[in-house]
This record gives sequence, C-alpha cells and structure tokens, in this order.
Amino acid sequence: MGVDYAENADTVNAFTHRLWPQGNSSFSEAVMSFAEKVSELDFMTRRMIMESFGLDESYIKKHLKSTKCLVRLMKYQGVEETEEELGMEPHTDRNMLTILCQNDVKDGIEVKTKDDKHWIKANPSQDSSFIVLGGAMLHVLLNGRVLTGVHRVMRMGTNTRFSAGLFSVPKTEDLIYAPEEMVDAEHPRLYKPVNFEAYFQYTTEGTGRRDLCAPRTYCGL
Ligand SMILES: O=C(O)CCC(=O)C(=O)O
Ligand SMILES: [Fe+2]
Repeated sequence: MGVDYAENADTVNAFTHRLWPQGNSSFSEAVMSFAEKVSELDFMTRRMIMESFGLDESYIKKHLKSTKCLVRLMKYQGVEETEEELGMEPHTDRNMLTILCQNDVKDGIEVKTKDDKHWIKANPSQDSSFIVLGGAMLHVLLNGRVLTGVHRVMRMGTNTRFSAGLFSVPKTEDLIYAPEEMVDAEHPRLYKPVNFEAYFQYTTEGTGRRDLCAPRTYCGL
C-alpha cells in the first residue's frame, strides 16, 4: 500500500482513517516519522549527487522543493523451502529517488547488471542499511548521468519479507529537463522536456507499461 504526501499529517491521517475508521495513531506516527527521517536521507543524497555535477545551491533548493514523498509498505509472503517466485516484476522506478529498507529477510530485491545479463542480489550490507535507486525522472533531469537500475523482487525462503520505501515524486506541473550545466559536447542532450504525470500514465496504462527503457522510448531525442 502507498501513502501519498506522507510528509503531511492531514493526508496521512486521512489514509489511516480509511483503514482504521476508529483511528490508529501509532500507524500514522510511524508513517510520518519514517517519511521525515528518510526524506532527510533522500534530500541529502540528491543534494550530494547534484553538487557533484556542479549544480548551484539555488537550483538544488528549488529542485528539492519540487517533490513530494510517497511511502510504500510492501509484504512478500515466504514460499516453500525449495521454491522461488517472482514478487514484483522487473521494472525501473519512475520517480526521482527511491530509498528502501526491509526487515531481516535478506534475499529479495535484485538489480540487473548494465549488460542486461545477470541479476545481482542487492542485499543490504547491515540491518541499518538502505538501498538507494535512481528513478527515471532523476535520470532525465541529470541528462542520463545517473542510471535507473532495472530491479525486481524474488520471493525465496519461508519467511515473509516486509519492505518500506520512500519515493520522492515530482509534484510540479513544470516540465522536467536537464539544466544546461548537464549538457556539453561530451554529454549531448538525451531527452526532451517531460511532464511527469504524462510519463506516469504512459508507463502505467500506456504502451510503456513493460518498457524497461521507457525514458528513451517516451522522450528520447
Ligand atoms: O520491496 C522492495 O524491496 C522493492 C519495491 C520496489 O521496487 C518498488 O516498489 O518500486
Ligand atoms: Fe522499484
């Protein structure tokens, strides 16, 4: 399940109320506290990435204000000892940045190698580690300099895996495009300006649903 605008107490409480009409303040508080703390990590990570490409402070501040956070809570039932089943099909995330954490069930999320040949288990190095994935909009914004890894979730082992993710999602109607600083002779512009909602529709209901190279197909130059 997903809680949109998880940084906002009113929207979180409204979501909680739909599941527990009598209220469930510990659920609301857990979602808001997760959103607040993991958002800090999201902001810090995006800031570091952007600074490393020489984008200036005013651009970064404006960018960080242009996103909202979606918190998703996922459950993958365990399987029989010798079995292995797909829990979430291979995809790339559409948003800016995704930060995932999970319970102590180690195996689950897998990332495809760039040569498209192998799946690598992306096990967190320790319990307190997060998995960070670049989304399609960050890829477009940074003119392809941060990749959007193809990933999937496998169900293996008998234990149930839970994961929680914070997805920073554009909330702006403004078109998303790479600033001039990201474009030069070595890095020609790769994408046309893109409207996130339209891209979302295209990859949800349109022909882009299973397209693992959707940015290129949808807005590639
Ligand atoms: O559950 C996970 O670890 C991954 C979930 C995921 O990839 C997604 O929600 O986009
Ligand atoms: Fe994902």
